[in-house]
Amino acid sequence: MAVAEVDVAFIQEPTHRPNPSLSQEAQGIPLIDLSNADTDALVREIGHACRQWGFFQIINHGVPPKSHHRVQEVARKFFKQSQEEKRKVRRDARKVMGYYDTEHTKNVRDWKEVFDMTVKEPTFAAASVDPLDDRVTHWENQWPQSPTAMREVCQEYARDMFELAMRLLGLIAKSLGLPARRFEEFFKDHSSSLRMIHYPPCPSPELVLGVGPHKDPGVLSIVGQDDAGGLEVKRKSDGQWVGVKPTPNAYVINVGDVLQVWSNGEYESAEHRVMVKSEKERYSTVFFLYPSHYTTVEPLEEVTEEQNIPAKYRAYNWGKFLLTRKCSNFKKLQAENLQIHYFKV
Ligand SMILES: O=C(O)CCC(=O)C(=O)O
Ligand SMILES: [Fe+2]
Repeated sequence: MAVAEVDVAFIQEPTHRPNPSLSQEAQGIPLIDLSNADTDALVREIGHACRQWGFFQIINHGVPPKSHHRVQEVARKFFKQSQEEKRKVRRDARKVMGYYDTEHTKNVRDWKEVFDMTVKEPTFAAASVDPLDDRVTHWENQWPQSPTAMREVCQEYARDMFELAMRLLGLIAKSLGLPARRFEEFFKDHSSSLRMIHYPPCPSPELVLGVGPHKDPGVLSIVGQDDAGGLEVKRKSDGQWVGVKPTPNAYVINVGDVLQVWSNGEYESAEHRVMVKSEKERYSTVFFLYPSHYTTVEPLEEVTEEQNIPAKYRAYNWGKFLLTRKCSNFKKLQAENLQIHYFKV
C-alpha cells in the first residue's frame, strides 16, 4: 500500500491533502507586463492584483532568462549530489544558512530539500528570540565545494532579484498612493534571503505536500519555477486552491505579511502551497524580500491616522519575528508557530 512508502511525518491531515488529479490551473491570476510604458496603467494593474489576489505573474521584467537558467542549473547539480556531500553545508540552529531537508510547515514535514543563502553579506540579525535581549549577531553563508560556480551564480541572481523587488515595491507604493521610494528606508540592512528548492518525485503525492499551506512572512516573494507545475494559491473570492500555470520567463510574485501590515490590510498576503508528483521532480528558486532586522513593522501613518482609519495590527519587531519563525520551522512543535494574525488588533 502506498501509505507505507512515505514516513508518517510527511502525511497531511485529511482536510489539508491535495487533489492532484482534480487540480485546475486558474484562469485569471493576473499576468502583468512590466515593460508597459503607461506607468499609471501599470500601477493600477499592480494595485488590482495585490488587492484581488495577493499573487500575480510578471513578464518582460528585465531580468535576463539566462540568470534564472544558470541558477536552476547549479541547483540541479548541487541537489544531485549524495546526502553526505550536501550535509557538509547543512543548516543547524547556529548556522542558519545552507542545506536542509527536514523543514516543517505548520508542523508537518515538507516533501522537499532546500538550500538557503542570505543576500547581504554579512546579514545583521537578532541574537535571540527573547524580546528583552537586544544583542545583534550576523548570518553568513555556507558554500559547497561543488558546483564551484554556485556562489557566484547565486550572488549574481540575488542581486538581480533585489533590484527587481525594489522596483516592484516602488510600483506597489504608488498603487497605495505613496511616493515610489516610501519603503526604501526599511532596507538599509535588509535581511532578504534566496532559497533553492528541489521537490523530488513522491510515491504518494495525494498524501503529502512539497510545501504545506502558508503565507510568506516578509514583504514580497519572487518565485522562479520550472515547467513542472504544482504551485497553488488559495483564491480569495471562493477559497478554492488553484494552480499557477508555469509561464516561460515569468516570475510569480506574492504579497507577504509585512506588506499586509504596512498597508493596514488593504493588501493581504495570499495562502499558497506546493503539490508534488509521482513521476516528475520540480525545482524552484524563491527570493524573500525582508526588511532590516531592527524594523518595527506597523501600519503606515499615511494609511491610518491621516485617513482616520484605526490601525488593524500591533507593531512588532521584524528580527524577533523572523528568528522565531526560523526556529519553529526547524522542528515539529506541539503548537502552531508564530502567525501574523497574532498581531491583529
Ligand atoms: O516552490 C514554490 O513554488 C514556492 C515555495 C514557497 O512558497 C516558499 O518556499 O515559501
Ligand atoms: Fe511561500
